[in-house]
Amino acid sequence: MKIALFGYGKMGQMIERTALDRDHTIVAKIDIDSQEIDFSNIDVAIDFSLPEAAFGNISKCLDNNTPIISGTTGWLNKYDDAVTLCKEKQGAFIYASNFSLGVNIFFELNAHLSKMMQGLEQYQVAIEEIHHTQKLDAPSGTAITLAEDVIKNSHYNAWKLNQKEQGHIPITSKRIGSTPGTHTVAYNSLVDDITIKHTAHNRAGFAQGAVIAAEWIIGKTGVFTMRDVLNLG
Ligand SMILES: NC(=O)C1=CN([C@@H]2O[C@H](COP(=O)(O)OP(=O)(O)OC[C@H]3O[C@@H](n4cnc5c(N)ncnc54)[C@H](O)[C@@H]3O)[C@@H](O)[C@H]2O)C=CC1
Ligand SMILES: O=C(O)C1=N[C@H](C(=O)O)C[C@H](O)C1
Repeated sequence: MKIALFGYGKMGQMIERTALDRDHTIVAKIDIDSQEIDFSNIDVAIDFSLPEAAFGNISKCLDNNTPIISGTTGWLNKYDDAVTLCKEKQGAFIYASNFSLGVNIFFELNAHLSKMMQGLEQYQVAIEEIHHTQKLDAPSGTAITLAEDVIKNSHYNAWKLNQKEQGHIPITSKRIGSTPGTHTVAYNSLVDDITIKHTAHNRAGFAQGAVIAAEWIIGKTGVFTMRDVLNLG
């Protein structure tokens, strides 16, 4: 598979290593200062860039009939526009706040747990995410996905960053050293706590999931999620 990387930072470089290990070829590394892109030589594009760059990169790929996988977080105010464009162009697009297999299983656990906790109002839910100090966005995309899945199954109707407010799920964001990504969902009551937690040890799981998604999307048309890729139901 001929892959173009949009963003050649920490994730772009990790994805390059993963893709080469799986016998793919990197035909373009597009970063902030890149110029012309030859889309005729690209099978699939993978975007891990910046919040302000992601939508432009995704649009360029869809305009040029190139399937696009995006893991960039912090740009979701434009997600619906990306979906509309993908449908208009009959393209192929996947966004995931987290591509790792472990976190996608954790998402399923979180949704299941939130259904079990429905109506048990003696428990207060709280989400915490910890990442490296270079991370630009807060809360993490993963924490937002976790919160949105709890909201679907509970009396909470929104989330709030680093603040407590009635009816809102508090998300605490911490930036510590080089932490790759740790997410905790806790239900706390006066008598006990129930906690589920995912800890990434490095970035390899994110990169592996993104390359698997790129392999999966070839030949498909539509807007997909990692649930489709991993056949989670
Ligand atoms: N969905 C997932 O599984 C994961 C998502 N991420 C997200 O991926 C994004 C990138 O993360 P990192 O690689 O750690 O960041 P990074 O800062 O190391 O790399 C971002 C790269 O994008 C480049 N860039 C800036 N403008 C660009 C443009 N217009 N087009 C292409 N590239 C451009 C920067 O120069 C930089 O090299 C972040 O939003 C992060 O939250 C990170 C890890 C996993
Ligand atoms: O910026 C990161 O590093 C990560 N970002 C993603 C997010 O915002 O959830 C995924 C992962 O936790 C690492």
